[in-house]
Amino acid sequence: MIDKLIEGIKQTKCPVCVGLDTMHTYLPEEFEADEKKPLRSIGDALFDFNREIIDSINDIVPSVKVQVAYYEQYGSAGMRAFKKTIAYARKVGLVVISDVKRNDIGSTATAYSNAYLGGVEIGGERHCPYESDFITVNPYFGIDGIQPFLNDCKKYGKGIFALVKTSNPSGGEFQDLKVYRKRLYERVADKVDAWGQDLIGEYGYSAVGAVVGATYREQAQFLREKHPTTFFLVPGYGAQGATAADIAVNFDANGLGAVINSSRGILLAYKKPQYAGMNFKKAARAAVLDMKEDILSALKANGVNL
Ligand SMILES: O=C(O)c1cc(=O)[nH]c(=O)n1[C@@H]1O[C@H](COP(=O)(O)O)[C@@H](O)[C@H]1O
Repeated sequence: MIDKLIEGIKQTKCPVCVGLDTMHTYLPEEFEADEKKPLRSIGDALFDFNREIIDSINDIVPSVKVQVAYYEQYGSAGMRAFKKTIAYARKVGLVVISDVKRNDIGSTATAYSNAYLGGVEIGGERHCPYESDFITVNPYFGIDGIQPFLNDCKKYGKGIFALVKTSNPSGGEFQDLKVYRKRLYERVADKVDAWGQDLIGEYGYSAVGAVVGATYREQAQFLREKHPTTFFLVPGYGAQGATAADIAVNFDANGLGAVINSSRGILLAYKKPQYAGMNFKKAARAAVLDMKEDILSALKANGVNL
């Protein structure tokens, strides 16, 4: 799956992942909730909105990231919208990253992996209710909590992104602690690199990637140089304040090695003055194209062409 993501990036020249972190408060007026069945109608609206966003961007980006928390908050109606969204995005050919940040002891991690990557076998048939191409995982349990995901990556050609250096302001509270002369996030990055060594694809990148927040430029640059086979999922551009210059350090000399996520910056583009007069679909597309230009110019400034 890492090869499909890289091929999509090469083909679109757009290393962008559209974050479908859809909230009812983000929806334009035409998606009004039905007072008699509010959660149910919101669930339907989330999917309808996502489908229209997907239709407006699927020819210009390789991937979407769908953060499950936004759907969980609406209970089963939200999870239905989540399931339909990831199925629809995969159907139209996008690489789907389900942002679920899962992990636990090995037996429980296996159940999580079944839900998103591997599936359960019932009556000789495989059922994977939230089948995704990649998921995000938390590496905090160590290898026995990661192994079930690695097994499914191998068996089903899937991928994972493990949290290494997160984008949030207090991410360093634990991640920057020194552990035998290295920062904890550096030690985690070393492990993620090692876990992925037998899952390296055609382009030299592993299906075991790392989440590296765009808001910590120096650390990202260090990680990019140190881990040439680890592909980065980079959140933090736009709404969290990271610029294209901040994210440019996550790429290799060929303009590969990273996919940049933006969620609110794209979903809410229709509310921004620079896209005034556009409906939410046109504004989302325009925001993606602007983001692409921004990234490609920053890469060019570093002498890199995708
Ligand atoms: O794993 C993630 O995707 C993630 C890790 C991280 O360190 N920071 C981070 O913002 N994210 C996710 O990336 C998305 C960022 O959304 P925006 O700030 O709206 O672009 C959200 O879905 C976050 O949950």
